[in-house]
Amino acid sequence: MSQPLTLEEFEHQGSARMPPDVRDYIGGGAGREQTLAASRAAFDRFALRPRVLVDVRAPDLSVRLLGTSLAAPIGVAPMAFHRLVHPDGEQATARAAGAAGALFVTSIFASQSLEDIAAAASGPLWLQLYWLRRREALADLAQRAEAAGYRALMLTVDAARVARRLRDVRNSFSVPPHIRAVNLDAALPEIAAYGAAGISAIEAHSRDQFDAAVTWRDLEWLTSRTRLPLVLKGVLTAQDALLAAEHGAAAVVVSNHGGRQLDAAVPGLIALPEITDAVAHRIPVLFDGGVRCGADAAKALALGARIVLVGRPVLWGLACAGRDGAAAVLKLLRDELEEVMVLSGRPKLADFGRDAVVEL
Ligand SMILES: Cc1cc2nc3c(=O)[nH]c(=O)nc-3n(C[C@H](O)[C@H](O)[C@H](O)COP(=O)(O)O)c2cc1C
Ligand SMILES: CCCCCCC(=O)C(=O)O
Repeated sequence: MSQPLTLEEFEHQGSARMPPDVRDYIGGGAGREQTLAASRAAFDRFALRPRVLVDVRAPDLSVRLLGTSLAAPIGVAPMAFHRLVHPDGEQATARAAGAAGALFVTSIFASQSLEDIAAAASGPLWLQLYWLRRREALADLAQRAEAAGYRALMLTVDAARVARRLRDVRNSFSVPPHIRAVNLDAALPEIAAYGAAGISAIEAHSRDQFDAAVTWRDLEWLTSRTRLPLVLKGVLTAQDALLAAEHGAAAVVVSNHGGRQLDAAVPGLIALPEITDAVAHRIPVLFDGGVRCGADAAKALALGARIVLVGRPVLWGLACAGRDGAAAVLKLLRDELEEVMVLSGRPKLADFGRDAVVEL
């Protein structure tokens, strides 16, 4: 097979290596997948505005985020169970992120221990959490993350439970018993225990184990149990971004969970300007959802994102060639963004303000 030259080519090659139910779990979205499609289409609503006759010999992609330096404004979004697509799992992906100078966010549903991932990683790590009914498990994970050198916690707030994802329902999707959420082994039943014909085991597990009663008031409980900054992922309105800042969040991630949670939710790129207008002067705003090339990343940066996170493409790369495949995906995205900077006469990330895009 030829070396993929676009993230879409990584999708074709990586997906072809997956069992059909895993391909559907990764590629799919919630409900009618309207948000999944609309979030990609939103990038086509904006075009870049290039400047000319600018010295672009030394484009600078480096950025600081919550006290950490990144070589590029790119991170790997938290995703459960990397071992579904490659036996080297999260360790391989974390190595790939380190090689690219990108942030790596470990999912609470990682298939390797957060300590083993940290031992393999060469770049900055954050740990993502869902609010479980057994909340003491969160305090325990926060302590372990601190001890292992993680630099922030990312609480995902768009998932009171996992959405009804029709592909997973049709496939009776479950996680194979040899792939486990090892960081939760002591706290929760295995996901495979919820497997049954005609249901998604991860949806069933989340209905049982996620805490649907959590509100803004509970955040204090979590922040009181850790010294790590708390980032909220899954914010789609200025109102909630303001509440996040008022409740001490160190950053927010504008995200609709890759179209996997509330179907018909607003595309992140459309929500981004109102949120950056409301809070970017107080806390950094991160973005994810549908970033598939350097120009997509540039559009999100222009609309106020400090960095972009990328999800599925990293798993496609991991499926293609383990660590090297995931690293190739991140390098491609970084190199495409650098080319956008050079050819649009904007050699610094600070050059990507609102004037760098026009809405069509
Ligand atoms: C297979 C898969 C697993 C995911 N698992 C998690 C998770 O454990 N926690 C979380 O906050 N988001 C999770 N997400 C959502 C991603 O963090 C991210 O919001 C989304 O994938 C971004 O969209 P993109 O895939 O188009 O880049 C998952 C996404 C995928 C595709
Ligand atoms: C009960 C397991 C839940 C894993 C959810 C991972 C996720 O967020 C996703 O989008 O899939």
